[in-house]
Amino acid sequence: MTDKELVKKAIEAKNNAYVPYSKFPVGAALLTKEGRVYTGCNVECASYGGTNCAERTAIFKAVSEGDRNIDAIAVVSDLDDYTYPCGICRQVIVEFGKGIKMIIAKSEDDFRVHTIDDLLPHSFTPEDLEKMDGGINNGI
Ligand SMILES: O=c1ccn([C@H]2C[C@H](O)[C@@H](CO)O2)c(=O)[nH]1
Repeated sequence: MTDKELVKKAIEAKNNAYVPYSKFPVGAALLTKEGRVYTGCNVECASYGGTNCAERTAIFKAVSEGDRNIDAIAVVSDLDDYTYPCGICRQVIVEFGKGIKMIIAKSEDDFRVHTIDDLLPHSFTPEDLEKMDGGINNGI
């Protein structure tokens, strides 16, 4: 799957965004190293804090289906601009690998490519927990 094809999947996913409060639809599409695609949209909530971003929707769908080997994530909104993931999403994404490719799209023909390590430098990750004596998340 090309970057452009993954962006197209994110644009399609954006159609499902549930955004009665912000009116700011976002779509994401995640490619696994095995070649499977999981899409996501933002899902808002009257309590506001219950809102889930498009990126995390896609990640939680993948992980809950047993797919943790994330290769790339494409993100797009309705803005005529690039929409970068929020801080919470960056932290969740880096959980699954500093090398994950981030495709930040304005359209299917106009996107920027980064790694999540570029977007969240000097991050705190599972490897830091492993540095504790014996590790505190052994066996996970
Ligand atoms: O990268 C982003 C940025 C924002 N949002 C959502 C959260 C909220 O529903 C709306 C406005 O912040 O956009 C995402 O889904 N992904």
